[in-house]
Amino acid sequence: MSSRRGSRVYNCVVVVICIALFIRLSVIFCWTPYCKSVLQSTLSNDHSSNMSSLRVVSSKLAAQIDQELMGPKIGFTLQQLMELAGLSVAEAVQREFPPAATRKGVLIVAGPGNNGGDGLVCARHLKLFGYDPVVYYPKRSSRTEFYGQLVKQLDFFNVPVLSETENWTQYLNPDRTLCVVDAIFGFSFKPPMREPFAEIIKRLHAVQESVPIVAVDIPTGWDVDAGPVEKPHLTPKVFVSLTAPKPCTNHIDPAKTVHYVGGRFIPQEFAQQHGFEQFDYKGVNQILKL
Ligand SMILES: NC(=O)C1=CN([C@@H]2O[C@H](COP(=O)(O)OP(=O)(O)OC[C@H]3O[C@@H](n4cnc5c(N)ncnc54)[C@H](O)[C@@H]3O)[C@@H](O)[C@H]2O)[C@@H](O)CC1
Ligand SMILES: [K+]
Repeated sequence: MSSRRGSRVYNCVVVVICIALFIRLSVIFCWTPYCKSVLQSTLSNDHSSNMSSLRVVSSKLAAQIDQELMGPKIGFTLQQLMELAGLSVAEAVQREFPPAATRKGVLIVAGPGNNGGDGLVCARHLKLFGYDPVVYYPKRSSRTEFYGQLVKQLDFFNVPVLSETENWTQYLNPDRTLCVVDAIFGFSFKPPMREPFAEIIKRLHAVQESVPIVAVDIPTGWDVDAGPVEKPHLTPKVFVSLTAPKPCTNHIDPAKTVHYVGGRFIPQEFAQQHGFEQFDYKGVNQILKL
């Protein structure tokens, strides 16, 4: 009797040991690689993430790149980067909407920050490319004297710069305007949209099928990481990512939007060090279609 009980206890112990062994082995062979891959993807998401063969940089890495480019070691100035950014957007406009004898209007809507600065530069280059640009610049920042200087340069080139109360909506007319350059907000936009920009976005949204939008770096109202977060949201016909595409570009519908990268101010080695794509710009081009 007692020997039967003993063997039952023995069997139970063996079964428990087998189960424990099975659990341990499955942890080693299944869960460890899974955990490792989750950890790796979390770490890489912090720096860059894969979008098929195209790599996008996180907002955190984009900010770090900015700091390095304009830091003491590399020594770019904001003005230099803005000039190249604006030039690349003008080139994208020229590529997608070449000026015609009867129609060469472009409306540039500029915001108060550096995205707006890119728009002011873009307007000057468009004028040199043979367009009739008009800038709507409702909120002018006095943060740096530089924005004022960009406006003076536009005066010098006879490019109208409209203030908040002027009639800008007359330019939302497909008979005279080839496209609208959205240089309102870039990667520093924080929802919710404040006035007068909420109303401006509503107006642009209403006409975006007939007057196509060219977005500078980030379409206004999109979150740099999460994409279109505001309603209504702009769907640009042309999207020009500056330096490198940010995660919001994962929300681009290729059937509706042509995507370019521009802002050609990074040597290949720098891109490699930071683990993002070394864009293969051709010849003197400032933009590359992705
Ligand atoms: N190295 C780079 O990547 C470069 C970036 N540049 C441009 O700089 C942009 C970023 O510039 P900034 O950091 O000045 O920021 P933004 O130009 O994106 O926006 C900043 C302004 O938006 C306002 N704002 C933010 N959220 C708002 C809301 N909900 N309603 C109303 N106003 C709001 C802020 O008060 C501030 O005046 C980029 O997207 C890019 O276009 C280029 O100029 C130069 C090179
Ligand atoms: K924008």
